[in-house]
Amino acid sequence: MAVVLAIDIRNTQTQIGLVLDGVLVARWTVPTDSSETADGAIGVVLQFFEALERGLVRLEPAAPTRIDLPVEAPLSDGAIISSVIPMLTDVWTRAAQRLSKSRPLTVGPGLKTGLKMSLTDPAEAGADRVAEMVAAKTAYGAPCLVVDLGTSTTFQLLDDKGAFRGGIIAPGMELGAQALARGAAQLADVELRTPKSLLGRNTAEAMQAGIVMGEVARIDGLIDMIWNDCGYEAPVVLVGQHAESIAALLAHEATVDQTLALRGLMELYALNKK
Ligand SMILES: Nc1ncnc2c1ncn2[C@@H]1O[C@H](COP(=O)(O)OP(=O)(O)OP(=O)(O)O)[C@@H](O)[C@H]1O
Ligand SMILES: CC(C)(CO)[C@@H](O)C(=O)NCCC(=O)O
Ligand SMILES: [K+]
Repeated sequence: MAVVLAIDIRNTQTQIGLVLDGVLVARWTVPTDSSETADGAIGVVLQFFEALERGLVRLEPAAPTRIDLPVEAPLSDGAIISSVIPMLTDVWTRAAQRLSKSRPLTVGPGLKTGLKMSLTDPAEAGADRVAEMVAAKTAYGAPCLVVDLGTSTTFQLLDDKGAFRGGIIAPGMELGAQALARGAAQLADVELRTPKSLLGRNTAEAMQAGIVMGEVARIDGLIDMIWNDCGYEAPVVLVGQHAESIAALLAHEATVDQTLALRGLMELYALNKK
C-alpha cells in the first residue's frame, strides 16, 4: 500500500492529508506555527497517525474500513507540500524528508502542473491557488471559479480554455474583524457569525453584519463582475473555513468542496513522482 502525505501550509492553518493508494483517507488540521521546527512538524504527523490508530479521526467517505499504518520510519512513501509561508516550506520539507522514503515534492516553479498559467509571473502564484486550480480542472472542468475563504478571500478562475487566468486577493473576514477592533477605540473583537438581522441593533450585531454580510455582498458582486468581464459564466466552488456559512447566504449557487486543495496536491504528486 502506497502511503503519501499531502501537506497544505496556509497562513492560519496547516492541513495534512493522508493518501493511501491514491485515495484521500483522512485529514488533520493544526494551527500554523511560524516558529515550527522540523522536529515539531514530525510531531504533528505522529499525532495524526496516533489519533488515526485510536479511531479519533473521522475518515473520508472513500476510505477503506481498515487502515494499517507503518509504525517505524519511513512512515510514508512520499510527500507533497504546498506552502504559502516561505519560512515554513524548508522546515516541513526537512520533516517530510525524514518521514518518507522519497524526496518530498514542493508546489512551485519546476513542478509540472499540466495547467496553462495565463499570468504575468506564474512563479508568484500561491501554491494553494495552483493546487486548487489543478483539482478544479479535474473535478469540475473548465471554466470554473474557485473562491477560498480563509485568512484572505481569494478568487481563482480556470478560464474557458482551461488556463489559470489569475483572480482576486482580498482580506479575509477574520482579518477584517481584527482590523476593525484594532483601529476603532469603541469596537472590540466579535465572534464571526451570521447576524440575526441585516441592520444590527447593537455594536456587535452591526459589526457582524458589516463583516459577514459585507463579505457575502462582496463575493456576489465580484462574481457578477467577473462574468461581465469574461463574457461567460461558470460553476462556483467555495472552499475554506467559512465556506459553508457563506455558501448558504450567497445569491449565486455554489458548491462547497473542502478537500479541493488536498486533492490538487494528490494529483500533482501523481503527475510528478518518478
Ligand atoms: N476547525 C477546523 N477543523 C478542521 N479543519 C478545519 C477547521 N477549520 C478549517 N478547517 C480546514 O482547514 C483548511 C484551511 O482553513 P482556513 O480556510 O481557515 O485556512 P487559512 O489558513 O485561513 O487559509 P488561507 O491562508 O489560504 O487563507 C480548510 O480546508 C478547512 O476546511
Ligand atoms: C493569497 C494567499 C495568502 C492565499 O492563501 C496565498 O495564495 C499567497 O500568498 N499567494 C501569493 C500571491 C499570489 O497568489 O498571487
Ligand atoms: K507578508
